[in-house]
Amino acid sequence: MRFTKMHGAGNDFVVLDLRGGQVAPAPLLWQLLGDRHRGVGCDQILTIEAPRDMSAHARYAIWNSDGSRAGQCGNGARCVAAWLAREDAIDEANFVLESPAGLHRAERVDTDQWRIGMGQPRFEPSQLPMNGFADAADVYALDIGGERITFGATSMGNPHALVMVEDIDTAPVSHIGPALQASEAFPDSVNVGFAQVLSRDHIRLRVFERGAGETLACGSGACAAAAILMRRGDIDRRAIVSLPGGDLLIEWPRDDAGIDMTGPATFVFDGALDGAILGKTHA
Ligand SMILES: N[C@@H](CCC[C@H](N)C(=O)O)C(=O)O
Repeated sequence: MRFTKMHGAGNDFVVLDLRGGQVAPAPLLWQLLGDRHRGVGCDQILTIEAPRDMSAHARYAIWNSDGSRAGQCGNGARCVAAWLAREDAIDEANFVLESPAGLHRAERVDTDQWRIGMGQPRFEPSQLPMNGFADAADVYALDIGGERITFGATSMGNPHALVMVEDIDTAPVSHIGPALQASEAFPDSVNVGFAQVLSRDHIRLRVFERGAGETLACGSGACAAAAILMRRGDIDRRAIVSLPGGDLLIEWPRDDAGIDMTGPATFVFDGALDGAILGKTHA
């Protein structure tokens, strides 16, 4: 089975083309591919599948390295766009991708830079889902292990919480990230972002991802963080989000518009899985 290793600002992926129907999706296979010692190693596996909506060129599904399924992946969307542009005869002027979260316009803005229409953020707590809060708010609070944690929250097709910090380098990512994920408030767990505002058009962000731990970048997390801060009026509607693995440009002209995310998509190598290993993943 052939695969492509890619990354988007350091968030790394194994891309698999399942359009031939030769490999059945199997959580054991995703775990093996994600394993950095026994497999290829990645944060997420992206499977390319036939579209259900015929206006899309292809559909992609997202699997975290722990085998869990996700509803969106911003960095992955750019890598899927670049992969399809390399493999297929794409009409780049009219290039639409389908994800579990819906349809996404994909546009190449430079050799390895892609802009993706990420859709509208959803702030209603039921959309994440997030229990215990009826209405959308700018700030929520939870008591976790005797500690009061305040955060913003939104869905980009997958759930995100955002904690504001003074200094991103000392943010309690590995402590508060898992604590919020384990809270009963998030029945489907949550991706937890930590943001430091540097100026009205520049923030720093680290994300403790659901199913993958802290990653070098999270595209949907960057959209979520920017949307939460833009909606509060804390930053401008066009802002750079600096993640440990690189920068993303996030643009959200108004509350009822979709978010555009621009950033890199990088090919690392192509490979093939050993047949014997593949057999073990269907045990
Ligand atoms: N790294 C991704 C998000 C991947 C899915 C996430 N861990 C989840 O479970 O929702 C991105 O770039 O958006």
